Amino acid sequence: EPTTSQPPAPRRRQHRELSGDYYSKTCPQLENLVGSITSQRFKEVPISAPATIRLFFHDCFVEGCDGSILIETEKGSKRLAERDAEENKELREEGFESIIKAKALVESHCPSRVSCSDILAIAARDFIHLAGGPYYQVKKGRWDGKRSTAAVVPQNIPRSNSTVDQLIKLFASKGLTVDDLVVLSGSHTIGFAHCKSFTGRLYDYKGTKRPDPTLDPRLLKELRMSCPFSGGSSGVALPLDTTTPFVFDNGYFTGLGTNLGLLGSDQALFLDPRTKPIAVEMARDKQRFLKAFGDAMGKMGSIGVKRGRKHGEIRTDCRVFL
Ligand code: HEM
Ligand SMILES: [Ca+2]
Ligand SMILES: [Ca+2]
Repeated sequence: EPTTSQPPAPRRRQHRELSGDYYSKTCPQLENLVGSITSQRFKEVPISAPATIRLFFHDCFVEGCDGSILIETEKGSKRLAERDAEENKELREEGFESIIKAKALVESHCPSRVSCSDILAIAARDFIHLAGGPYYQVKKGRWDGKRSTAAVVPQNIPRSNSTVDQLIKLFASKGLTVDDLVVLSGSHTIGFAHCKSFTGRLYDYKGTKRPDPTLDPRLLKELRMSCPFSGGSSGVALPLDTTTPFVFDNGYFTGLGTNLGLLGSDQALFLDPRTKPIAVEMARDKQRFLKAFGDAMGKMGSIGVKRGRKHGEIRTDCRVFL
């Protein structure tokens, strides 16, 4: 018994801290289980890679990395869940399916132990690595959130015509730096964008009735053929990194250097004095990019994490609250 009047400091676990060995007792084979699904999906449905990486980004930026993006709107309800927000309409089904499959396998071995948000974080890392990107340790211990509301999505997800100023502010509001913004945008080294995400640049840039002058003229011609001013197919999607759309390399950044950025927000990073030096460095040094990317994903993966029953839950079906 302490004899002083001071009570002993409570030995409470660090609350928001994630850890590498979080499931070492409750689900030691977790990463292998998820890994068996991601490697199979990468072989059979390779588009699952960009789909899942983007899914993780859209999860973390709205209510933190808590699996809120995975919730489905209740049948007949007017209160739309996040995934039904306009900003999330182009999130591919293949990403959601990958997480559902991984969760099913994990539940069969470690029932009600592992959060959907941790599975999403691990799967995103796996797909980055499978596509040629870095392998980094994923810290775990996220709990799934208890809210998913479409109405809060717009102010938290960047748009393809956001200015660098807006991007910097949004990322800063998530605790991410200008370096993180540029490095994480390097995710656009794989995957595709639908015409509507960039047609503004092709026909009527900022109300000028002319194309974006910072878009390479040859690429402009090709993009206009695939994405006509009107009457085009809404299903058409074109590579964000025209050089190597399936390989996780620094091709996105070298492309920006020759005006091959597909989205306005991408090319803008190469035009603003605050972001250009970082993009130039990433274009110059692929290894440096891959290392920086792994580190930045760790930061993004710890945005707004929840711990404990007050704010969180461990879902059994990632699509519905407990
Ligand atoms: C910096 C601000 C960002 C903006 C404005 C932005 C915007 C977009 C847009 C408009 C698309 C294409 C959607 C479509 O038309 O189908 C897209 C795709 C994608 N984004 Fe971003 N994004 C940003 C940052 C990020 C970050 C930080 C990540 C991941 C860490 C990411 C990962 C991806 C991936 C992988 C795709 C391809 C998806 C697919 O092919 O299914 N993006 N992004
Ligand atoms: Ca979330
Ligand atoms: Ca690439």
